[in-house]
Amino acid sequence: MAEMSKDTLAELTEVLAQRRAADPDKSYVAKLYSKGQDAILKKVGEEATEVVMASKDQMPDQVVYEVADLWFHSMVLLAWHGKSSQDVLAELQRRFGLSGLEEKASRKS
Ligand SMILES: N=c1c2ncn([C@@H]3O[C@H](COP(=O)(O)OP(=O)(O)OP(=O)(O)O)[C@@H](O)[C@H]3O)c2ncn1[C@@H]1O[C@H](COP(=O)(O)O)[C@@H](O)[C@H]1O
Repeated sequence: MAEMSKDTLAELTEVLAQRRAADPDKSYVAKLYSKGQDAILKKVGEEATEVVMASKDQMPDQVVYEVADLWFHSMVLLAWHGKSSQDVLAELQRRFGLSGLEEKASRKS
C-alpha cells in the first residue's frame, strides 16, 4: 500500500493543477472548477457535515473516509485560490513546537 505522506499530497496537488485544462465531462475536478467557487464551497461544507455525522454515529472507519473527502475538497478549494496543501503544511510546520499560547500570539490579527 502506498504510504500516505507529504508526497501523496504533492502528487494530488499536481493532478489538481493539471485538471484546470481538462474536459469537465471527463474529470470530476474539472467539472467542479467549471461550476465555480460556490460549488466547491458547497462540497467542503457537505463533507464537513458528513465528518460530524460519522463521528456522532461512533463510526471511526467512516470518519476516516469522510475526512478523506473533506481533505480532498479542501485541496480543490486551495487550488481555486492558487494555494496548495504545501502552503498548509508550511503553516502547520511554522506552528509546530510552539505552545498554544505562543501560537495564538503569533497569529495575524
Ligand atoms: N481523491 C479524489 C476524490 N475524493 C472524492 N472524490 C469525489 O468526490 C465526490 C464526493 O462527493 P459525495 O460523496 O457527495 O458523492 P456524490 O453525491 O456522488 O458527489 P456529487 O457528484 O454530487 O458532487 C465523489 O464524486 C467522489 O468521486 C474524488 N474525486 C477525485 N479524487 C482524486 O482526484 C483525482 C482526479 O480526479 P478526476 O478529476 O475525476 O480525474 C483522482 O485521480 C483522485 O486521485
